[in-house]
Amino acid sequence: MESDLIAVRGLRVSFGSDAGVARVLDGVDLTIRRGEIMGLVGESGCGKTTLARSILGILPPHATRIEAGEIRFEGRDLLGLGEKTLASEIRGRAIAYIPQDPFTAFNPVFTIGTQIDDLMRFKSPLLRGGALSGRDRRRQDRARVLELLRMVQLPDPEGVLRKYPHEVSGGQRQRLMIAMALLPEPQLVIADEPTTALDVTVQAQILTLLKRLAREHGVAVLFTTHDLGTAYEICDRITVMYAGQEVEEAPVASFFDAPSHPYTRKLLDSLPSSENGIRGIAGEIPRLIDPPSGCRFHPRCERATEECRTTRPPPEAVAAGHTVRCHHPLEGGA
Ligand SMILES: Nc1ncnc2c1ncn2[C@@H]1O[C@H](COP(=O)(O)OP(=O)(O)OP(=O)(O)O)[C@@H](O)[C@H]1O
Repeated sequence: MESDLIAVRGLRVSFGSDAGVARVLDGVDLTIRRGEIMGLVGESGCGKTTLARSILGILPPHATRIEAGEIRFEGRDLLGLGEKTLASEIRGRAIAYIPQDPFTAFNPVFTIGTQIDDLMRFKSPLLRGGALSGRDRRRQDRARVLELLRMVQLPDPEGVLRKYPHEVSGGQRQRLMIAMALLPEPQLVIADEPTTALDVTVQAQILTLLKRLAREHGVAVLFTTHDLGTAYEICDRITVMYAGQEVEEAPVASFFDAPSHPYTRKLLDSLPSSENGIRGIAGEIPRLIDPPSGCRFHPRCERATEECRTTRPPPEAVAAGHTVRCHHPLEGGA
């Protein structure tokens, strides 16, 4: 579709280990439109980070196999691009990354200013025109850096540039990461659980900021989280993954009001509430070395039939922009 920025289709990724081969992504589809915030939710180990890393082209090379599929970004299949093109044109430029723990993303022995200068030396949008001298480019970039540090509400931006990463707080480091992600003017930012390392009040501030800046800059965001409350706050649409397969994709309102997949329903029911307390989902997350056939959720699903055991359901549209992979979808969320 015209407005699709990225379309992942049929992606299969496996990791080899002494215990066997784990198919960690098993035919995953994901579509992100220009300028939208897409939440990727699911329990720990369902493959969110692996999908994010596949898009960025930073899967661990050892023992990883991309077995099938494509990742179309603005029409180009990223899986067909060489490392040189990915490094110079895509990663950190057209697609930026905000990691879970911003501390490990900084080099402790250089000031923040030096590290931002390095980033701009390679990824500045001004390099694309190529007409500016090095000095003019640096001067204009410095002005843009200070403007973005102000936008992410860092006090004393000039002072921050002189500091070392350990001299600023965790929340400030994550604000810096947001600024650094936006500086190259990307079309897509991948934010992988960007606030898990922060306390709750700072988390809320950072997420509000990320949403506002993404909107202002017209940037799409792939936001991975296991926290549905957070997804509700900031996402336009949500894709749910279960054990390496996507099972449902919906605009945020239909996701919460009328989930179609029994797993989504159970995820929503497992949110703590004063009536229900904390309810888990019965059964166990499958081992990916030896996953269930057909729909991987079938062993935990009361609606499962023989068809679910043998055949993975194709994506079915249940409403505008809302698709589900289930042979026996819920109607009206129940
Ligand atoms: N380098 C690796 N080698 C082998 N297995 C891996 C590797 N990285 C991840 N896995 C396995 O792949 C599966 C998916 O992991 P992934 O980190 O993508 O899940 P996730 O949904 O992001 O989880 P979390 O929310 O805990 O970060 C897990 O079973 C994990 O153990």
